[in-house]
Amino acid sequence: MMMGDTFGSSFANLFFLCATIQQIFPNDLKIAINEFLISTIQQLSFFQRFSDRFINFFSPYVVITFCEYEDYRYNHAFAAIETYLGAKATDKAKHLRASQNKDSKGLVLKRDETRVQDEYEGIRVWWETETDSIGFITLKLTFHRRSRDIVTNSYIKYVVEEGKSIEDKNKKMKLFTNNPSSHWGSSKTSLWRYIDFEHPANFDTLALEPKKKEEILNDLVAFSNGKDYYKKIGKAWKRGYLLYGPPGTGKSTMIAAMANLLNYSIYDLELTAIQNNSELRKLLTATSNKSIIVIEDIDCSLVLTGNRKKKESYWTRLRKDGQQGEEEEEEDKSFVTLSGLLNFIDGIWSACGQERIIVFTTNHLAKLDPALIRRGRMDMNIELSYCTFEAFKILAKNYLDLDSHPLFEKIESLIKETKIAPADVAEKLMKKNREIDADESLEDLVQALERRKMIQRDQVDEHKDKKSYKQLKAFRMLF
Ligand SMILES: Nc1ncnc2c1ncn2[C@@H]1O[C@H](COP(=O)(O)OP(=O)(O)OP(=O)(O)O)[C@@H](O)[C@H]1O
Repeated sequence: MMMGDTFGSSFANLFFLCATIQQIFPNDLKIAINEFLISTIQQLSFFQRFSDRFINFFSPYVVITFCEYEDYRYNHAFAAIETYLGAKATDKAKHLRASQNKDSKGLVLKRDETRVQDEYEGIRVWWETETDSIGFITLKLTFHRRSRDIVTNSYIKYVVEEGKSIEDKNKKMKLFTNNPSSHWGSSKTSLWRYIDFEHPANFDTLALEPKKKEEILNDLVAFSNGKDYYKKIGKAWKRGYLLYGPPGTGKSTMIAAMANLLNYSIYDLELTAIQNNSELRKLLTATSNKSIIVIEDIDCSLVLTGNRKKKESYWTRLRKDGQQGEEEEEEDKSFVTLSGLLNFIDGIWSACGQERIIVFTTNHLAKLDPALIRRGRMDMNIELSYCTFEAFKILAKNYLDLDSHPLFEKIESLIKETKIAPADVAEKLMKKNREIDADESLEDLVQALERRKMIQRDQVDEHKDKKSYKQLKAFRMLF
């Protein structure tokens, strides 16, 4: 957004005075005086307001702002500039943040200050970072109007390109989690916080029937290569997967494998940390391209089962009719509803972004609102079920490096008759360490399967007994 010569920032005061100082003092002294003036003037808010108006008129400085979001769309120039300022301008910044990544030997230095000065082809510019009351960030670029051509024609382009190339070089997947909306107002708290995503899961180690695995893999790859296709058919470039199955069957592991396959970041959306649909919308539009948005255990995530108006009772409708409008608005805003979520999946918000995958997980498919699992809404419903022999063989290969073993036959027949999650099988095989050998791990698994088989048989018998007792009781009541 170009603001031209209208210039409302506190920087205006500084630059006006600086213009004179530039001519007189040597470099280091000039910078020190500049910084002193910035902090002094910013503290004098009355003076600042007054002088801003006055100097707006005469100021020789121009400000360009780059907002994190423009019309609810993520501004990709913003990300590139932030990267440039964070990494490239560290040689000019005085406050730096140091960290070390797991795989890197050296320290990573990042700028840790809200103002930074930069130079380009002999001109000097200033960047300032501002965070508004709801956590959105704006970057302000200030420069003398005589540098206008260089800044607008080549400096900004240079910064964005540099930023993008740094991003490409450092591209690391990230795992985002949303900050509670009650914290969004405080300074420096943005909507999402993140850590680097480092998870070893991949489709090779995922214990799943090969045919199903291949189908999912092909679907993901086709999606990620589908830019032109989605454009041609006029649909938003997004795909929805519903992963369902009992605990420990690999739903989270599959999401990690998807992220690793496509090199996408993960946004773990915690619905209990937000209050209403409008906050949900802000969060979703703040996600970046090439990302997987995950809502785990959607059945327990909030008021997601049908708060839609057509399902309201007669008495609720009657009460609302008597309180025209207001209450209806109030209710929509008061919590995250299924319709709020569906709006995003189907509607205009989804078209704001590109290349996004949405994954819902649940342990209880039957508890979900049919509207959510209807075909066309989720592109693929994937069942992750108890361990099959095929899946076991993948785990045995991963954990024990075994392709075959005399106990495999026994395990095959036990697995067919028993319900055991891959997580429980993995746990038995993991026991192997340098001292315990593979035979012992497999024996352990056989015993666990036999115990389960007995327990599950007893449960079936008990269920049958209850059923026949009920039938007998009903029969007696008839006669
Ligand atoms: N299909 C699988 N393939 C490989 N490993 C698996 C599989 N399922 C489970 N595991 C192992 O079990 C652990 C737990 O699995 P995971 O968290 O993915 O299950 P989940 O279905 O997401 O469980 P929940 O429903 O409780 O969240 C994983 O860390 C992984 O080691």
